[in-house]
This record gives sequence, C-alpha cells and structure tokens, in this order.
Amino acid sequence: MSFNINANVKWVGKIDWELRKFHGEEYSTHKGSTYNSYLIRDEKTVLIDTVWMPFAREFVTKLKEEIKLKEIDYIIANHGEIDHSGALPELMRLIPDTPIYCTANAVKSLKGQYHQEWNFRVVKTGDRLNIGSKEIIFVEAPMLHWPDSMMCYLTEDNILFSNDAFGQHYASEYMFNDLVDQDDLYKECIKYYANILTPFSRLVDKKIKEVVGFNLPVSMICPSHGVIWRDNPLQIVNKYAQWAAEYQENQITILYDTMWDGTRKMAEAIAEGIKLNDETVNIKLFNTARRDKNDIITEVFKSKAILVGSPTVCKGILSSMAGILEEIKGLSFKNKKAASFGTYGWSGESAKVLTELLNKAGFSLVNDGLKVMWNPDEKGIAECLEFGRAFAEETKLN
Ligand SMILES: Cc1cc2nc3c(=O)[nH]c(=O)nc-3n(C[C@H](O)[C@H](O)[C@H](O)COP(=O)(O)O)c2cc1C
Repeated sequence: MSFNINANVKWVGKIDWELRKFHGEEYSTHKGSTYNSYLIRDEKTVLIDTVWMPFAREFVTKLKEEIKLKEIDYIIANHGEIDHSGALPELMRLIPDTPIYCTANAVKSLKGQYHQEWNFRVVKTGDRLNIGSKEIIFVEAPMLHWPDSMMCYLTEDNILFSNDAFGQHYASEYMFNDLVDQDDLYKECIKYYANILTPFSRLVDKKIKEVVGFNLPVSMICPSHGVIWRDNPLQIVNKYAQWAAEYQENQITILYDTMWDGTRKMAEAIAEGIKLNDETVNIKLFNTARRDKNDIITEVFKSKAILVGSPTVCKGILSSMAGILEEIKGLSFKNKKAASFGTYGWSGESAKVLTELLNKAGFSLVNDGLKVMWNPDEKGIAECLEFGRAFAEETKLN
C-alpha cells in the first residue's frame, strides 16, 4: 500500500495491524501501529525514514514498484531506532552510495546497530538541502526521544516530518487525523506521551517554543507512527505544550496488588473515603498484576495524586507493584502527591517500602502510609475511609 499526501509527497510505509507489543514486551499497542516512510519528488527524490526490520524486504519490494531505487537521490534518517531505520541495510545493499542525511548522534546509533560505513552527511539545526523547487530544513530534536532524533521541514508544501514526536501507535486504513475516531486517536497520543516522552517534558516545551519561533507555516505534520495531522495540525502541538507543563486532571489513581483481597478491600474503602470528601474528583482503581502497565502509567500521568498499596510479602512488596514503581520512577513525574497503604500479618514493612519508593520517584508524600493487619475488619475499613477522606482534603486542587 502507498498513498499520496499531496501531489509530490507519498506515504510508502507499513501498517502493522497485528502488533500488540512494542519495544520488546515493554509497550502495549492495543491498536497496532504504522511505520511511516515518505517519498518526496522534486528535481531530486528524497526518502524519509524506512520501516521496522521484519518488514524490510516487503518495504524495498514495494518501493521498487514506486521508483527505480537508483533514482533516490537522498535518504533522510530522522532517528536511528530500528522501527524507522530497520530497512536501511536491505536498501543500502542495493544503493550503497546514496547519501544518508542525519544528525551526528544518528551516525553513532546507526553504526552501532548496523556496523556499516554508509555515506553519512551530518546535518544540524537550520541546515538546508535544496531539492529543486523546494528545500528541506533540518531541526535537531535531541532526547525527543533519543539523542539522535531529528525533524525536517519541507518548504512550499509546509510539511513538518516530526518523526516520533506527535505520533501514536495506531493502525488505521484512514491515515489522516480527521478521518479516524478522535477518542481512539487521543488515547493513543496521550499514552505515547505519558510512557515515552514524560521524562523529556522540559525539552519538549523548549523545542516547541524553538520551532514556533522559526515562524514556518505548517500545513501538515507527518509523524513516523500513526496518522498524518492535516486537519488543524497544530492541535497536537498545543496538546504537547499542555502535557509538557506538568499536566494533571482532577483525578486520583489507586494502584494496588493483593493475594487474598485484603489490600483490595483497603483500596476500595479508601476510594469511598475520597468520594465522601470530594464528589468531583475522578477516582480510578487498578490491580497492577491484572491491568496493562502502559495504560496504568497513562492514568498516573493524568492524575494529580496517586495511592499505591501492597500487602507485606517477605518484608517487602508484591512484584507487580515493584515493577511498575520502577518504571514510574524512570518517568520522573512532576508535581504529583502520593501515599501508600497495605495489609500485613506480622512485621508489616510494605507501606514503608512503598513510601520510600514513591519518595525516590519524586512524588510529594502526604503522610506515612496506612497499614492494616490481616484482612481489614470494621475498624480497619473505618480507618481506610478516614485515610481516603484526609487524602482527598490534602490533594484538593487550589
Ligand atoms: C508468601 C507470603 C509472605 C508473607 N510475608 C510477610 C511478611 O514478611 N511480613 C508480614 O507482615 N506479613 C507477611 N505475609 C502476610 C500478608 O501480608 C498477609 O496475609 C496480608 O493480609 C495479605 O494481604 P492481601 O489479602 O492483600 O493479599 C506474607 C504472606 C504470604 C502469603
């Protein structure tokens, strides 16, 4: 499949309908994904990015149906990660001398993965490549989300090829933003931001300001995954600006794991306590052993505060909770409050362990946590209700 984006730009990527896990098993892709590659025709012909390695053969075969490979004058590698560069080895075997335009860091990441001395042409922000009646302007975007990341802009057509920024893991036969279900689209966008870009929010904010400062008109944004933004393309840039600014909604998310339901009962009673204090707050509960980790992280991203609960197990906490807290720590969430809770049988370390992990992850602790022995009785449930009520009070938005 290929389709025209306009008279001279064609999408030549791959829709991966079946993909359900990405980055190994790290990222769930409930709606599949796409690897977007673009072919620009002017006096010179330019290929922007390729596809993931398993689709390399198919990509090159289909590309040959579009164009004689020797007619590709320039390749642009906006990012060295293999979901975009994975077909380069197959392609470069056939056109080994074609120059590859990329950042200095992309030379390192591409060499690091493919161990090839291709004809690299290093570019920096503001460099221009004349392709006939138009130019391509390069904009480095380090750490959005790798050191090698870059965007490029096609003059006259006013298209920003943004690579991973503004993308989503979303397979659809309707490859334009105005044609797809808007709820589905935004769910995938915010999930991508929450799980991949959160730690780089300051850089996102800086980059948006820098690019806006160039005063380049933008008629379309073509990311490297998911749909092309042609209807009001700046809507996703505005969303990124909001998400980068310590985004939060009036939401409290409760994460827990449990063996014999005691900690679940605590979680539910705490939720009730929150509601008694504040009927407006959106409360969501997740059993971390049973729910998708990336979906949970998206909810944490949206929250003003979180509560995490685990029973004490071998003086520690349950492994699903330990795993997700490790990931949450890496994402460096800002300006969020938290507290912990959990049941125990004799030594009762879990609430303290959770509090320490939350502290290390950068959350502001509202209290020292709540522990309840064995399965909570009436008194234990009353303590949870009060704990929830007080937590709601402490976390009310000003
Ligand atoms: C394998 C195992 C190890 C445990 N280790 C501890 C422990 O080190 N300290 C403690 O206080 N309780 C320990 N407990 C007791 C649990 O914390 C207790 O049964 C708790 O009520 C379980 O909560 P849940 O109903 O949410 O699963 C352990 C229980 C199990 C099954």
